[in-house]
Amino acid sequence: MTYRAGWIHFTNVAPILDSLTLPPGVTAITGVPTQMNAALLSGEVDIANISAVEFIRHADVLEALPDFSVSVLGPVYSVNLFHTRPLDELRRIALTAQSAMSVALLEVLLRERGLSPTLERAEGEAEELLADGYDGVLRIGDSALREWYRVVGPLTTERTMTMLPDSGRGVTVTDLAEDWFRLTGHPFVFAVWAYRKDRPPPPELVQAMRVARREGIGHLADVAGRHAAQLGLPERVVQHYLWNFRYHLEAPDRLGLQEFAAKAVPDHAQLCFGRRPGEAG
Ligand SMILES: C=C(O[C@@H]1C=C(C(=O)O)C=C[C@H]1O)C(=O)O
Repeated sequence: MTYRAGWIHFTNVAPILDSLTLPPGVTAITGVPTQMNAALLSGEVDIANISAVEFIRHADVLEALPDFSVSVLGPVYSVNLFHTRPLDELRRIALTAQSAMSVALLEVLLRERGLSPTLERAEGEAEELLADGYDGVLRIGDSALREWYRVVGPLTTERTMTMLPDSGRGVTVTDLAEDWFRLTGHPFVFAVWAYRKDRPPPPELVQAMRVARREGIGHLADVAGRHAAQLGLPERVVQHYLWNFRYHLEAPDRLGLQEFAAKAVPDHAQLCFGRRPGEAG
């Protein structure tokens, strides 16, 4: 019987997916986070890298691979609130329908500040929506990375990624993962590789993913070079963007995920992770 995978195809998973050879009998589709969340929950696919909040919400039917994540400690560069007035003066924020995780994170961060602006779904470029009457726009993924760089760039010989300002062109960019780090001191887990408890992945697939990740992380400059051209961004930007991710769901990431679950989904069930390789059980 075929085993079906669903991959979010953003550049941040390129170090895992670019070199992945699917074992015989495994097929894959791709899409944006909300599409993969829905595909996994409906049973259209058996495993997917999904918004971590959906894993928390559906921990009764889902389990996560124990050693795969898309996490960061500090800024992520691609989950951004673009805004034209200070955060505590925002009245109307445009959300993207592509994302579940960043919307849940934004809600937590606004609640922690005692803020309650109107949140509406609207697609399009951040700067266009800001010109259209929104005073805040939440964007994720490759286009958010590109827009961030357009606002705060360019890099120069003296100015590296961490030295870039947080505003430009009349727009301020609040990086939600950095805001989370300031609030909690924890990493933020955007995605986990979740599967339906009744459809665990064949071991050959998980092994192939580990091999592909080792290959990708070991050749990050090549991965960055390929994707920089597609994204229309300098290679340095993409390389820094990629090496900044934590792909192994380690103890600090799990702590961050638990902290987020407590704040965002207070009545969540206990999170269920598969066994690490070599772990008894
Ligand atoms: C950091 C990102 O992570 C992604 C963001 C997600 C979301 O917002 O729901 C889901 C999966 C992640 O891979 C990004 O794409 O910018």
